[in-house]
Amino acid sequence: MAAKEYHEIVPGAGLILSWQLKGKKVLLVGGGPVAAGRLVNVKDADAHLTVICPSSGLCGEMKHRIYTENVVDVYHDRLFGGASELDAPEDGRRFDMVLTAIDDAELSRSICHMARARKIPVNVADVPPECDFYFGSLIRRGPLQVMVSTGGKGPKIASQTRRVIERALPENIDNAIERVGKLRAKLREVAPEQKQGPKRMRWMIDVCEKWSLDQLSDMTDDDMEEILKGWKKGTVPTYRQVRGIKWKIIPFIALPTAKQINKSLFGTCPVVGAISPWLSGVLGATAGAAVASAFFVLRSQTRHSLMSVP
Ligand SMILES: C[C@@]1(CC(=O)O)c2cc3[nH]c(cc4nc(cc5[nH]c(cc(n2)[C@H]1CCC(=O)O)[C@@](C)(CC(=O)O)[C@@H]5CCC(=O)O)C(CC(=O)O)=C4CCC(=O)O)c(CCC(=O)O)c3CC(=O)O
Ligand SMILES: NC(=O)C1=CN([C@@H]2O[C@H](COP(=O)(O)OP(=O)(O)OC[C@H]3O[C@@H](n4cnc5c(N)ncnc54)[C@H](O)[C@@H]3O)[C@@H](O)[C@H]2O)C=CC1
Repeated sequence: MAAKEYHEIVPGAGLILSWQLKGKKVLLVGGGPVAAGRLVNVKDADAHLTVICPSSGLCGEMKHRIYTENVVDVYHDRLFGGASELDAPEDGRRFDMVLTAIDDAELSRSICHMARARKIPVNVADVPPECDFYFGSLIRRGPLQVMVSTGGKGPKIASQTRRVIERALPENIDNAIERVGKLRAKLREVAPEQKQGPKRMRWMIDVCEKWSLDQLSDMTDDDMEEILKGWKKGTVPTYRQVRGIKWKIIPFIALPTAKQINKSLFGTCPVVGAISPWLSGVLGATAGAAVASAFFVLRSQTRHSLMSVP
C-alpha cells in the first residue's frame, strides 16, 4: 500500500541536470565537427573555453568560431601537450570540465585518466566508459532547454525523439517563459521576505494555471502591474479581467468597411475573373424572382381566362 504512494526507484539512469557553467573553465581537445558541437553547447552555457587543436585540423565551423566569431577564449594552435595542459593552465585556474573529440583513441584514454586523477569531470566523445557525463540531444528555445538521453543506448533515437518533442512544443513557449520570469522578478520586489516563499509560490502557480500560454506570452509590463495588485488580496486576476472585453472585434463583424462592401458587391471573382459572386448572386436571385412572379402572373391570368370560359 505505502509503496504505491511513492515514486518507484528504477536504477540504471543518468542524472540529468542543468550544469551552470557561467565563468567556469572548459578544455576542449580537437577541432572536428564533434568538437564544434561541443563548443556550441558550452558557449551557450557561457563557459570560458580553451581549445587545443592544430589549425590544420580545424573544420570549417571551428575556424569560423575561432577566427570570425572569436567565441573561443583561449586557442592553442598545436597538439595536446600532456598533463601540463591540466596542471598549468595559462591563467593558473584549474579546468572545471574536460572534453575530447579527437580521432586518437589512445590519447583520448590518457586524457581521460589525467582528468579523473585531478577530479575534473571528463567526456570523451564516442567512448562511454571514458565519460563522467554524456551529452544529450538538445532543444533550445530561449530560456527553455530540453535534453533527451537514451543513456548511451541509442543516440540516433535520442535525436529522433528530440524532433518529435520539438514539433509538439507550442510556438510561443519561449516568450511565455520570458514573461513569467519577469513577473516572478517583480513579485520578488513586491514580496521579498523569505517567509513569504510558500505564498509566493502558490500565487505564481495560480498565475500559470489561470493564464494560458498565449495569454502569458502576450502579458505586457502594464498587465504585470495589474496582476500584482491581486497579490496583497491573495487573488490572481484573469486575462479578461486585466484586459477587459475586446470590443474591436465587434464593429469589425457588425460593420464592414466601405471598401469591403464595394469589393464584395462589385469586385471581380479572382478565380473565374467574372463579376463578384455576391453581386451575380443578388442579380440572379432578383432575375429569378422576376421570372417566377411573371410566370405565376401569366399562369393565374391563363387559369382565370380558362375558368372564365363559359
Ligand atoms: C554515450 C554518448 C557519449 C557522448 O558522446 O556524450 C555517445 C556515444 C556514441 N555515439 C555514437 C554514435 C552516434 N552518435 C550520434 C549522435 C549523437 N550522439 C550523442 C550523444 C552520445 N553519443 C552519448 C549518449 C547519448 C544518448 O544515448 O542519450 C548526441 C545525442 C549528442 C551529441 O553528441 O552532441 C548526438 C545526437 C545529437 C542530435 O542529433 O540531436 C549518432 C547519430 C548521428 O550522428 O546522426 C551516431 C551514429 C548512430 C549510432 O551509432 O547509433 C557511438 C557509436 C560509435 C560506433 O559505433 O563506433 C557512440 C559510442 C558507443 O555507443 O559505444
Ligand atoms: N558522440 C558523438 O556524437 C560522435 C562522436 N564521434 C567521435 O568523435 C571523435 C571526433 O570526431 P570528429 O569531430 O568527426 O573529428 P575528426 O576525426 O574530423 O577530427 C579529429 C580532430 O581531432 C584533432 N586532433 C587529433 N589529434 C589531436 C591532438 N593530439 N591534439 C589536438 N587535436 C587533435 C584533429 O586535428 C581534428 O580536428 C571521433 O573519435 C569520432 O569517432 C563521431 C560522431 C558522433
